[in-house]
Amino acid sequence: MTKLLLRALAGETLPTPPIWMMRQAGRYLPEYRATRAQAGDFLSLCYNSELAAEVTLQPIRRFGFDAAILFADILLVPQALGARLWFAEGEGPRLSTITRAEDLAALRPADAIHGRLAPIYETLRILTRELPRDTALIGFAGAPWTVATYMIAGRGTPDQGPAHALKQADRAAFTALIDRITEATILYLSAQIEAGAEVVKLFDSWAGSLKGRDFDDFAIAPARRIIQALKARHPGIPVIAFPREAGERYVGFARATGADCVALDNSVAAEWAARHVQPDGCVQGNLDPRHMVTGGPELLAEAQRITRALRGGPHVFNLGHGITPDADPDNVAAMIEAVRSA
Ligand SMILES: Cc1c2[nH]c(c1CCC(=O)O)Cc1[nH]c(c(CCC(=O)O)c1C)Cc1[nH]c(c(CCC(=O)O)c1C)Cc1[nH]c(c(C)c1CCC(=O)O)C2
Repeated sequence: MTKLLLRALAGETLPTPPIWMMRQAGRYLPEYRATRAQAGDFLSLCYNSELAAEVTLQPIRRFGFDAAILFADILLVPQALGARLWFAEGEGPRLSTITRAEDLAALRPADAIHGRLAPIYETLRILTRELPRDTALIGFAGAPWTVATYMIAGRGTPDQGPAHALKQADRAAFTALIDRITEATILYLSAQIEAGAEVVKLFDSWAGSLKGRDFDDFAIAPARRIIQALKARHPGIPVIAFPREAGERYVGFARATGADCVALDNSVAAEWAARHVQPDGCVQGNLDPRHMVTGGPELLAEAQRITRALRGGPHVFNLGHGITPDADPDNVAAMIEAVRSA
């Protein structure tokens, strides 16, 4: 196995960690903005396999990352299940809402998603041909809770209030929605692997708002179900789980779900993670994305501190969340240099 990312995910402790970045294909890159303009809008870009493959490759050409992540979005699954989806320019995603059992009944069955998602599988097939041979290809999906928060509210929400409210008011409908997304996610990720994804990542961006038993039931249980199903069908494919802002619940998350790697946001210290999370396996993270805007000696010091803190076990270097549109590409190059010389 020569790809560094696959070696780290298999549990190998490496002298230099593999590096990639959440949202590495994005608006901070002028070449991304040009291709997005050519596609027309963000969703058209996601469904244009040639152009989606092109923007996936852009950060690989520019920076030589160790991994490429499929260009798509976690909200394509709700759309494939029959929700209406659009992006309000400068505001973020909007969806038709799920607030009653009838809304749920109107969704398509999980196995009806592939027609709509076929262009995404084609993007992966193009990438398997075009990526440099040392670059690993990552597929992804949103975790059921995070996807449900958008489907219920019809948009991003600061506290996921509408999803918590439905969970309280109509547990049966809420659970049925989580189950439908879970089933669709298993089928979607399996198809991504069949199209060439060598690793898959589950983004649970709002896991941190689930407390106590809710965290067990709606962050851990669906992830475990998805990972078990994927391991049964594709035993060699590693899974990265990202229960963002899980805090203390990062401890034991890999063991509880079967994930090969846990991605850390930047609210936990790398030194703490080395002691409490890394003994269970690979960790990914966790530089604050704000350093990609501010740069300077602080960026270098932080990148090196994280690299050194996690050097005693398997580690994938990454940001704690996605790079922002106001980031400076020169800071990305400086980060990579700092990690590789730490
Ligand atoms: C919650 C979530 C979404 N999408 C995603 C998440 C989970 C990760 C996280 O917490 O950020 C995941 C995602 N979104 C995108 C990717 C592609 C791969 C990558 O480079 O990381 C991935 C892995 C592209 C994107 N997804 C989006 C963009 C920006 C769209 C544009 O070009 O205008 C990109 C590059 C849009 C998007 N998509 C979503 C939101 C809330 C937004 C609007 C916010 C924003 O504009 O940054 C939903």
